[in-house]
Amino acid sequence: MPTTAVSTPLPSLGTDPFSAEVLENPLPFQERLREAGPIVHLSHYDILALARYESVHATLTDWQSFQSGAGVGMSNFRYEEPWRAPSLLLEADPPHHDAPRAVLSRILGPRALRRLRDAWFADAEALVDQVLADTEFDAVTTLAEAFPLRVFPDAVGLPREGRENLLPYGDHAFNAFGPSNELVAKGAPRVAELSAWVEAQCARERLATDGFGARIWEAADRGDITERQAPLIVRSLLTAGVDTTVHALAATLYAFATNPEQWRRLRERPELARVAFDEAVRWESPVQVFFRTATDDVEIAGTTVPSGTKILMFLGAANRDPRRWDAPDAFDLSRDPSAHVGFGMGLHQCVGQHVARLEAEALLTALARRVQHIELAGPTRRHLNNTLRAWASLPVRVHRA
Ligand code: HEM
Ligand SMILES: CCOc1cccc(C(=O)O)c1
Repeated sequence: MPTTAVSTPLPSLGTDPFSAEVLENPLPFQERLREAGPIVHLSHYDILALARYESVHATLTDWQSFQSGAGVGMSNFRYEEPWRAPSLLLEADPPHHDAPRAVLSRILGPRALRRLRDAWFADAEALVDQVLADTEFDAVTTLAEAFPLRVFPDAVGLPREGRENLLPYGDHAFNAFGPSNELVAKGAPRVAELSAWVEAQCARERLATDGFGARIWEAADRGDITERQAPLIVRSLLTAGVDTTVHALAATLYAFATNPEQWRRLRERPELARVAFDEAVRWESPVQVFFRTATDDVEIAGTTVPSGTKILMFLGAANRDPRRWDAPDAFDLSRDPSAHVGFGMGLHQCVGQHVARLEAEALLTALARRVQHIELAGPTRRHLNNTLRAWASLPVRVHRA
């Protein structure tokens, strides 16, 4: 395991970025990290960290120098066994990455999603009408969790039973990208059972014939991917496709509940729903971090980094870098958030981003039509995760239009 001996002495911070204190409120640490330099040594784990937009963007878009094939978590697959078979997309580099990515890009692309639009908009209206029977409710459980869990498993083609396993499985998968800390230990007792359920859902006979899962198996029939790859690619949808959108929707609702003037803008111009979602993904960055591994001895910001070094990219810190964003801490629908790295950037940029945007557009459009005002109605509670920025509870009060 290479220590991160680098050519020139780097600024170093001793903070544990995966401590409960930092996970509860990462902003002060991220500010210190950006100010310390373009690349910083984190002595707690002996890894290198990038928090400025320029460094994160450069690393995300240079897949040759900064590989995903050794894992995109702290665990280095060059020396350690992965806890599960590596993802054929997230934890793969070209050429192995190419075919699985091409298959999912087509299945999850904007054109393929058009056939889901009307059904998701109708379902969002039905859910919102049901929730608005009350004027006070928890926006996490009733909306941010409920809506993705109503539409996404059906879109994949999952059977009805067992869907309650999706959130805890994804939560563990995202914890597992971090160090083996208390959050990972907390999830460990259920990993075998949850993994067995998820893997069983990836079998062709489990999947409805008209969902994303069936499309993946049809790609194997055509020889675009192999029969062995198909279930692992279905697993990617189940791992990455639920917790991410749940916490991104929660972040969006929190942003509007604490910025009433932005809610007024959305009500005046409901077509801003998609921009609002991307601005919320920039502002809160539900996926906060990912790692890369130096493919060979590589250079970052004038520093030579030895092959095999783990590099931690703080996507959330980059999305609030004042070197890149005016008033970065403001949730502001008038800005163009499209260059944010909340979905990553480059070769591995989120292949499910269009699915997430369609879910958000459906839910926000339904709410904007019916809710004149939304505000917090009590103490909020965070859900801590090594990778995800998440809310456990968002009590809100609404005034119907
Ligand atoms: C707001 C919701 C979401 C966020 C914030 C998010 C974030 C991300 C990020 C940051 C990456 C890049 C990882 C890297 O560079 O190593 C990524 C990749 C990926 N995402 Fe998403 N994601 C979201 C929703 C989804 C959904 C709904 C799906 C599936 C339907 C999905 C499937 C994937 C997959 C399979 C990859 C790996 C792509 C590749 O390596 O080529 N994500 N996502
Ligand atoms: C949201 C980042 O994307 C992910 C996360 C976890 C697993 C996978 C996968 O491909 O299995 C993808």
